[in-house]
Amino acid sequence: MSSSEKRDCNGADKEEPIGSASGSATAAAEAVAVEPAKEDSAADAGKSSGYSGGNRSKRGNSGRALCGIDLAFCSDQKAGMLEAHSLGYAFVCLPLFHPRNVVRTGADVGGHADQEEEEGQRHRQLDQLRLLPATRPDHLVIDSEDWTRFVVGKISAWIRCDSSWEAERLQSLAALRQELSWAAHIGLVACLIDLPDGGRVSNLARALLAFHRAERSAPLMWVRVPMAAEQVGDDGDIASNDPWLWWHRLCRLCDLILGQLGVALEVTADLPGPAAVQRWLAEPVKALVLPTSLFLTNQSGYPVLSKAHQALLMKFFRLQLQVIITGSCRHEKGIEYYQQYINWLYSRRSTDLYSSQGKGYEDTLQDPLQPLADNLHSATYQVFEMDPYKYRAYREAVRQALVEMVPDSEAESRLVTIAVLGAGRGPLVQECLIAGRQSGRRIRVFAVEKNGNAVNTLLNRSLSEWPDSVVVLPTDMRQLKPTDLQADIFVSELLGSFGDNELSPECLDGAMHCLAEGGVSIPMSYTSYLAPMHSSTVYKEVTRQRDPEKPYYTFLETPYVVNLVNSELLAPPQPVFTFRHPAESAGPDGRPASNERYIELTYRAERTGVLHGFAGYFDSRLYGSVSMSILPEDHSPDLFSWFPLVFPLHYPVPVKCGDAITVAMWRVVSATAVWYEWALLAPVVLPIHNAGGRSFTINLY
Ligand SMILES: C[S@@+](CC[C@H](N)C(=O)[O-])C[C@H]1O[C@@H](n2cnc3c(N)ncnc32)[C@H](O)[C@@H]1O
Repeated sequence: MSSSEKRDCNGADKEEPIGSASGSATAAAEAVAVEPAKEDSAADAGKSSGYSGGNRSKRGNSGRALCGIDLAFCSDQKAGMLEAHSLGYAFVCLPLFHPRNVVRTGADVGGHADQEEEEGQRHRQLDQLRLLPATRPDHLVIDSEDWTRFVVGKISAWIRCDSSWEAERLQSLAALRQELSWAAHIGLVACLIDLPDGGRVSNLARALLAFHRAERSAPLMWVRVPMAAEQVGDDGDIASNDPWLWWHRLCRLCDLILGQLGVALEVTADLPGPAAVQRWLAEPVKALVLPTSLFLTNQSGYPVLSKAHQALLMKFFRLQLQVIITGSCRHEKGIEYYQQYINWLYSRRSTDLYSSQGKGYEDTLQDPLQPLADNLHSATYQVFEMDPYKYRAYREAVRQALVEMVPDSEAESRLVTIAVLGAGRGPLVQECLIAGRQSGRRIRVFAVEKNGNAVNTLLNRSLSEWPDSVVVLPTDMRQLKPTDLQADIFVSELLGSFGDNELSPECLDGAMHCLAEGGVSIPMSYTSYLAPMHSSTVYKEVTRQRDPEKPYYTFLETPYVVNLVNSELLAPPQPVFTFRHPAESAGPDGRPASNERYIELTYRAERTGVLHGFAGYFDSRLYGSVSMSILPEDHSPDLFSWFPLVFPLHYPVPVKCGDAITVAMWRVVSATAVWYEWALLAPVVLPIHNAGGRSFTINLY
């Protein structure tokens, strides 16, 4: 059963990108792609590259673009904003408060003065400042709509909420409150704030929590973090000089307002190793900050990035983020060419069918459908009928089964009975008929379906398209009598993102008495897989599912279908439960003794990160050489019907590279429902999730 059609998203209220006039984040991201001036490759940035500049993205081009600019020194902010916009920048980053409000720090005041004297000086300075307006006069001429749509506010860089100097700490906290309050007052959507080096963030975290508690329309905080500090190794080891760790600490302390925090990741000249980059790809990176000093100059004099930086940007373009150009213009062609280059790069990112079908659903949570208990809608059928791989695979599987089952010599004399179990609106029926023709075998098809509305479509099609070759049986396959049919081949697609989670085993077992001796099932088998997953974004989305009407744990132990983008696996997936049809240890009625399962899996973390849950996948052997897989390393090309199924954890668990991660998983079956229970056993023990099916069950009726 497909999952990409499960469009009743829980996380539908996604943030709009700054600078997008309207429409979804995805639409805005699409809108930034502008045609390159020339089609050559920009791969070799130092030589004459394909990118030659000159393709300015128009202002008013849907008002949506990817790139903003940090206006650090700007005497007239309104004029600066208008000019940036006319040069194609979608938004600007402006300081919120006047530079004269900068409080001199201990180091500025003079390393030799004693502490008391320095504090006295700073107090006197601050007393004087209190008499002046805190904000700039040019703020008065920017109207509310422009603030909201085009401006990211910059919190003063001098603020050090966790300074060890008490006076500086107190003044910083007061100033931060004042600046945030001003940002909310003028209606900013987001503010940029520097994350202090070294990860001393407890007072900053507390101030942010207090502000968000008091302010109903608090802006989002884009926390500016360097991608790497010196000495961060490729193994991603947690060390005090690791900016990711500083960010992670802030997240833990601010757990209650996680949805308000995003990363503005400053790209450094020296890039960290792949593991450290991958770890950032699992964080909610809202913006990449690109200093102009990173740009090289191509032969035509235009700014370009090195190959390594281009490759990095391509990875991050998968996330719905924006780019901020910062620093003075270093290319005489003009500041607009940084933006044009970024847009040009963006237009060259590769997209496949899976990502284009999943657009708009990246990292949003969807409730898994229950096609056994619920009747699917026509639109739902329509979406999964568009999957090119799935139906081709089924057709080939049926063809191979027919050829193996009936020797050429019996092709004319033998009639093969195929039962399509859960026929929906009939696409698998159609594929069976084509497979029959392709194989040169004679077939008749029974289409079994319990959804009365889908049955209508089947009946119509059997009259108009399939006269004489298809019999429609409008019933639950578990209600079939042995006299209704004896099939040589069962064909079904009752699979969920975790293989058996749409109760294919229970449905097929219930119909086994209608499979003739020696008959085969397509699929023959399916296996679920689990992998430990780091995704701050998915965790943030899970916390947003909290429902005051339900127990506090419900949303934390419900599996969600997720198009995983902003995430990384901490170790490769391992097989969980396998089901075969017919079952190996079946009784005389064709049913196995039990469909309950239990397994304990141990992984070795291949990188340092945070464990937020487990990503579930499946693969299936349809018949012979034909299979389907949604495993990341083995994904069937263009198979877009299923997104992974995420099993969250009650708490995020920090994991170090090399740690053992052990999870226990149960599949439990009662008279009325099936459910999963899971528990983390290492590196820490967490409670059994969904014990007794208290939060989530898959209903048998
Ligand atoms: C994922 S859909 C697949 C539909 C169709 N075979 C296709 O590939 O487009 C699963 C179908 O099985 C039907 N179904 C699920 N459980 C069933 C049962 N126990 N008996 C009959 N039909 C069932 C559902 O109503 C749904 O139409």
